[in-house]
Amino acid sequence: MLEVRDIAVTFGALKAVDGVSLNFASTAITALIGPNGAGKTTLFNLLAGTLKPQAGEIRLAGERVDGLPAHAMFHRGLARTFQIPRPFGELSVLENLMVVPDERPGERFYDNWIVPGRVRRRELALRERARELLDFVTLGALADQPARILSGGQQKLLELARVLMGDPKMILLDEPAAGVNPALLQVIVERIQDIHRRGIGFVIIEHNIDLVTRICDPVVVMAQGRVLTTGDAATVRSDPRVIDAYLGDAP
Ligand SMILES: Nc1ncnc2c1ncn2[C@@H]1O[C@H](COP(=O)(O)OP(=O)(O)OP(=O)(O)O)[C@@H](O)[C@H]1O
Repeated sequence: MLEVRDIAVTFGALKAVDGVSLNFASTAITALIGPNGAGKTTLFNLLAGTLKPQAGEIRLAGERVDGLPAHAMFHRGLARTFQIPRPFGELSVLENLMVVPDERPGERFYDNWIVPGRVRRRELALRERARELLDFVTLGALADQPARILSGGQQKLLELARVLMGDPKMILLDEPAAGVNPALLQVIVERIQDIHRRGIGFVIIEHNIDLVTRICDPVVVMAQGRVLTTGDAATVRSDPRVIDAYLGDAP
Protein backbone atom coordinates (compact mmCIF):
# COMPACT_ATOMS: atom_id res chain seq x y z
CA MET A 1 0.00 0.00 0.00
CA LEU A 2 3.01 2.29 0.48
CA GLU A 3 5.29 1.88 -2.53
CA VAL A 4 8.66 3.47 -3.05
CA ARG A 5 10.38 3.39 -6.47
CA ASP A 6 14.02 4.40 -7.07
CA ILE A 7 13.83 7.14 -4.49
CA ALA A 8 16.92 9.24 -3.84
CA VAL A 9 18.11 12.24 -1.89
CA THR A 10 21.61 13.67 -1.49
CA PHE A 11 23.06 16.11 1.03
CA GLY A 12 25.94 17.76 -0.82
CA ALA A 13 28.07 14.86 -2.03
CA LEU A 14 26.47 12.36 0.39
CA LYS A 15 23.91 9.97 -1.10
CA ALA A 16 21.80 9.55 2.05
CA VAL A 17 19.10 7.55 0.22
CA ASP A 18 20.41 6.14 -3.01
CA GLY A 19 17.84 4.49 -5.28
CA VAL A 20 15.63 2.68 -2.77
CA SER A 21 12.65 0.62 -3.98
CA LEU A 22 10.37 -1.03 -1.42
CA ASN A 23 6.76 -2.03 -0.81
CA PHE A 24 5.38 -1.61 2.69
CA ALA A 25 2.21 -3.67 3.19
CA SER A 26 -0.54 -2.30 5.39
CA THR A 27 -0.91 -5.84 6.76
CA ALA A 28 2.68 -5.96 8.05
CA ILE A 29 4.81 -4.69 10.89
CA THR A 30 7.94 -4.00 8.85
CA ALA A 31 11.26 -3.27 10.56
CA LEU A 32 13.78 -0.91 9.02
CA ILE A 33 17.19 -1.63 10.46
CA GLY A 34 20.80 -0.86 9.61
CA PRO A 35 23.91 0.72 11.07
CA ASN A 36 24.13 4.40 12.03
CA GLY A 37 23.97 6.67 9.03
CA ALA A 38 22.38 3.99 6.79
CA GLY A 39 19.64 6.41 5.70
CA LYS A 40 16.70 5.07 7.73
CA THR A 41 15.57 8.37 9.21
CA THR A 42 16.08 10.11 5.88
CA LEU A 43 13.84 7.49 4.25
CA PHE A 44 11.20 8.14 6.96
CA ASN A 45 11.44 11.87 6.28
CA LEU A 46 10.84 11.18 2.59
CA LEU A 47 7.87 8.89 3.30
CA ALA A 48 6.29 11.27 5.80
CA GLY A 49 6.66 14.34 3.58
CA THR A 50 9.18 16.26 5.69
CA LEU A 51 11.75 15.93 2.91
CA LYS A 52 11.19 16.00 -0.86
CA PRO A 53 12.85 13.28 -2.93
CA GLN A 54 15.21 14.44 -5.68
CA ALA A 55 14.32 11.36 -7.73
CA GLY A 56 11.83 8.52 -7.67
CA GLU A 57 8.19 8.02 -6.79
CA ILE A 58 6.18 7.33 -3.65
CA ARG A 59 2.64 5.97 -3.91
CA LEU A 60 0.14 5.61 -1.10
CA ALA A 61 -2.82 3.35 -1.95
CA GLY A 62 -1.87 3.72 -5.61
CA GLU A 63 -1.72 7.54 -5.67
CA ARG A 64 1.46 9.57 -6.21
CA VAL A 65 2.29 11.39 -2.99
CA ASP A 66 6.00 12.27 -3.29
CA GLY A 67 6.52 15.96 -2.65
CA LEU A 68 3.33 16.34 -0.62
CA PRO A 69 3.93 18.11 2.72
CA ALA A 70 3.77 16.25 6.04
CA HIS A 71 0.31 17.51 7.02
CA ALA A 72 -1.11 16.29 3.70
CA MET A 73 0.42 12.86 4.29
CA PHE A 74 -1.04 12.83 7.80
CA HIS A 75 -4.50 13.53 6.41
CA ARG A 76 -4.07 10.75 3.87
CA GLY A 77 -3.47 8.31 6.70
CA LEU A 78 0.32 8.19 7.00
CA ALA A 79 1.47 9.24 10.48
CA ARG A 80 4.94 9.20 12.00
CA THR A 81 6.53 9.49 15.40
CA PHE A 82 9.96 10.90 16.18
CA GLN A 83 13.05 9.31 17.69
CA ILE A 84 12.97 12.04 20.34
CA PRO A 85 9.34 12.89 21.17
CA ARG A 86 8.54 16.58 21.40
CA PRO A 87 5.37 17.03 23.45
CA PHE A 88 4.15 20.49 24.43
CA GLY A 89 5.51 20.35 27.98
CA GLU A 90 3.27 23.00 29.51
CA LEU A 91 0.06 21.62 27.99
CA SER A 92 -1.67 18.77 29.74
CA VAL A 93 -1.28 15.24 28.43
CA LEU A 94 -4.90 15.42 27.18
CA GLU A 95 -4.38 18.82 25.52
CA ASN A 96 -1.39 17.39 23.66
CA LEU A 97 -3.88 15.16 21.84
CA MET A 98 -6.45 17.91 21.37
CA VAL A 99 -3.98 20.01 19.35
CA VAL A 100 -3.45 17.31 16.71
CA PRO A 101 -4.45 19.04 13.48
CA ASP A 102 -8.00 18.24 12.46
CA GLU A 103 -8.25 20.27 9.28
CA ARG A 104 -11.34 20.28 7.16
CA PRO A 105 -10.76 23.13 4.76
CA GLY A 106 -13.57 25.63 4.54
CA GLU A 107 -15.52 24.14 7.40
CA ARG A 108 -14.00 25.80 10.45
CA PHE A 109 -14.97 29.38 9.67
CA TYR A 110 -18.46 28.42 8.58
CA ASP A 111 -18.98 26.24 11.64
CA ASN A 112 -17.86 28.92 14.04
CA TRP A 113 -20.22 31.55 12.71
CA ILE A 114 -23.23 29.60 11.61
CA VAL A 115 -23.41 26.48 13.76
CA PRO A 116 -21.46 26.98 16.99
CA GLY A 117 -23.35 24.08 18.59
CA ARG A 118 -21.82 21.73 16.07
CA VAL A 119 -18.32 23.00 16.94
CA ARG A 120 -18.99 22.34 20.62
CA ARG A 121 -20.22 18.81 19.88
CA ARG A 122 -17.18 18.16 17.72
CA GLU A 123 -14.86 19.36 20.48
CA LEU A 124 -16.59 17.10 22.99
CA ALA A 125 -16.24 14.16 20.60
CA LEU A 126 -12.53 14.94 20.14
CA ARG A 127 -12.05 15.17 23.90
CA GLU A 128 -13.79 11.84 24.38
CA ARG A 129 -11.66 10.23 21.69
CA ALA A 130 -8.50 11.69 23.28
CA ARG A 131 -9.49 10.24 26.67
CA GLU A 132 -10.19 6.83 25.16
CA LEU A 133 -6.81 6.83 23.43
CA LEU A 134 -5.03 7.87 26.64
CA ASP A 135 -6.70 4.98 28.45
CA PHE A 136 -5.65 2.68 25.59
CA VAL A 137 -1.98 3.67 25.97
CA THR A 138 -2.26 3.44 29.81
CA LEU A 139 -1.84 7.21 30.36
CA GLY A 140 -5.46 7.89 31.37
CA ALA A 141 -4.57 8.70 34.99
CA LEU A 142 -2.12 11.37 33.79
CA ALA A 143 -4.56 13.12 31.42
CA ASP A 144 -4.60 16.40 33.35
CA GLN A 145 -0.91 16.50 34.26
CA PRO A 146 1.53 18.68 32.31
CA ALA A 147 3.25 16.60 29.62
CA ARG A 148 6.68 17.65 30.87
CA ILE A 149 6.39 15.23 33.82
CA LEU A 150 6.18 12.18 31.52
CA SER A 151 9.11 9.76 31.41
CA GLY A 152 10.77 8.96 28.07
CA GLY A 153 8.70 5.79 27.70
CA GLN A 154 5.45 7.59 28.59
CA GLN A 155 6.29 10.23 25.97
CA LYS A 156 6.56 7.44 23.39
CA LEU A 157 3.11 6.21 24.45
CA LEU A 158 1.75 9.75 24.17
CA GLU A 159 3.18 9.93 20.64
CA LEU A 160 1.42 6.70 19.78
CA ALA A 161 -1.89 8.14 21.05
CA ARG A 162 -1.20 11.36 19.13
CA VAL A 163 -0.80 9.60 15.79
CA LEU A 164 -3.93 7.52 16.46
CA MET A 165 -5.95 10.75 16.77
CA GLY A 166 -5.46 11.11 13.00
CA ASP A 167 -7.04 7.71 12.20
CA PRO A 168 -3.96 6.50 10.31
CA LYS A 169 -3.78 3.62 7.85
CA MET A 170 -0.06 3.29 8.37
CA ILE A 171 2.24 4.41 11.19
CA LEU A 172 5.98 5.07 10.94
CA LEU A 173 7.64 4.62 14.36
CA ASP A 174 11.15 5.98 14.88
CA GLU A 175 12.91 3.92 17.58
CA PRO A 176 9.97 3.17 19.90
CA ALA A 177 12.23 1.20 22.29
CA ALA A 178 15.03 3.76 22.66
CA GLY A 179 15.46 4.79 26.30
CA VAL A 180 12.33 2.93 27.44
CA ASN A 181 12.35 0.75 30.57
CA PRO A 182 11.39 -2.93 30.10
CA ALA A 183 7.94 -2.64 31.76
CA LEU A 184 6.84 0.25 29.55
CA LEU A 185 8.45 -1.38 26.52
CA GLN A 186 6.16 -4.35 27.06
CA VAL A 187 3.16 -1.97 27.05
CA ILE A 188 4.40 -0.34 23.84
CA VAL A 189 4.87 -3.74 22.16
CA GLU A 190 1.36 -4.89 23.16
CA ARG A 191 -0.22 -1.68 21.92
CA ILE A 192 1.59 -1.93 18.58
CA GLN A 193 0.24 -5.48 18.25
CA ASP A 194 -3.32 -4.38 19.22
CA ILE A 195 -3.26 -1.56 16.66
CA HIS A 196 -1.88 -3.90 14.00
CA ARG A 197 -4.69 -6.39 14.66
CA ARG A 198 -7.12 -3.57 13.84
CA GLY A 199 -5.68 -3.46 10.32
CA ILE A 200 -3.11 -0.66 10.62
CA GLY A 201 0.36 -1.23 9.14
CA PHE A 202 3.64 -0.24 10.77
CA VAL A 203 7.13 0.55 9.60
CA ILE A 204 9.48 0.64 12.59
CA ILE A 205 13.06 1.91 12.74
CA GLU A 206 14.59 0.04 15.65
CA HIS A 207 18.00 -0.92 16.99
CA ASN A 208 16.51 -3.22 19.65
CA ILE A 209 16.90 -6.55 17.88
CA ASP A 210 14.76 -8.41 20.44
CA LEU A 211 11.79 -6.18 19.64
CA VAL A 212 12.43 -6.60 15.91
CA THR A 213 12.63 -10.38 16.23
CA ARG A 214 9.48 -10.57 18.36
CA ILE A 215 7.05 -8.49 16.32
CA CYS A 216 8.45 -7.52 12.91
CA ASP A 217 8.18 -9.35 9.61
CA PRO A 218 9.63 -8.53 7.14
CA VAL A 219 12.88 -6.90 8.20
CA VAL A 220 14.44 -4.48 5.70
CA VAL A 221 18.17 -3.86 6.15
CA MET A 222 19.66 -0.61 4.86
CA ALA A 223 23.32 0.31 4.59
CA GLN A 224 24.92 3.34 2.97
CA GLY A 225 21.66 4.65 1.56
CA ARG A 226 20.64 1.38 -0.11
CA VAL A 227 18.56 -1.67 0.70
CA LEU A 228 20.99 -4.45 1.53
CA THR A 229 18.43 -7.22 1.94
CA THR A 230 14.89 -8.03 3.08
CA GLY A 231 13.68 -11.15 4.88
CA ASP A 232 12.45 -12.52 8.17
CA ALA A 233 14.42 -11.62 11.30
CA ALA A 234 16.24 -14.96 11.61
CA THR A 235 17.33 -14.89 7.96
CA VAL A 236 18.68 -11.34 7.98
CA ARG A 237 20.43 -11.85 11.34
CA SER A 238 22.49 -14.71 9.90
CA ASP A 239 23.19 -12.99 6.55
CA PRO A 240 26.96 -12.35 6.32
CA ARG A 241 26.37 -9.08 4.40
CA VAL A 242 24.27 -7.77 7.31
CA ILE A 243 26.89 -8.81 9.85
CA ASP A 244 29.57 -7.07 7.74
CA ALA A 245 27.50 -3.89 7.49
CA TYR A 246 27.13 -3.73 11.28
CA LEU A 247 30.78 -4.62 11.93
CA GLY A 248 31.81 -1.86 9.52
CA ASP A 249 29.88 0.47 11.81
CA ALA A 250 31.69 -0.72 14.96
CA PRO A 251 34.11 1.72 16.59
N1 LIG B 1 19.85 17.34 6.94
C1 LIG B 1 20.99 16.71 6.68
N2 LIG B 1 22.06 17.36 6.16
C2 LIG B 1 23.21 16.72 5.89
N3 LIG B 1 23.41 15.40 6.08
C3 LIG B 1 22.41 14.70 6.60
C4 LIG B 1 21.15 15.30 6.94
N4 LIG B 1 20.32 14.34 7.43
C5 LIG B 1 21.03 13.19 7.42
N5 LIG B 1 22.28 13.41 6.93
C6 LIG B 1 23.30 12.37 6.72
O1 LIG B 1 22.70 11.37 5.91
C7 LIG B 1 23.16 10.08 6.33
C8 LIG B 1 21.96 9.23 6.69
O2 LIG B 1 21.43 9.73 7.91
P1 LIG B 1 20.15 9.09 8.62
O3 LIG B 1 19.86 9.93 9.80
O4 LIG B 1 19.08 8.91 7.62
O5 LIG B 1 20.71 7.66 9.06
P2 LIG B 1 20.04 6.60 10.04
O6 LIG B 1 20.11 5.29 9.34
O7 LIG B 1 18.69 7.07 10.46
O8 LIG B 1 21.05 6.60 11.25
P3 LIG B 1 20.80 6.46 12.84
O9 LIG B 1 20.52 5.01 13.10
O10 LIG B 1 22.10 6.91 13.42
O11 LIG B 1 19.65 7.36 13.22
C9 LIG B 1 24.12 10.30 7.48
O12 LIG B 1 25.44 10.28 6.98
C10 LIG B 1 23.73 11.67 8.00
O13 LIG B 1 24.85 12.32 8.60
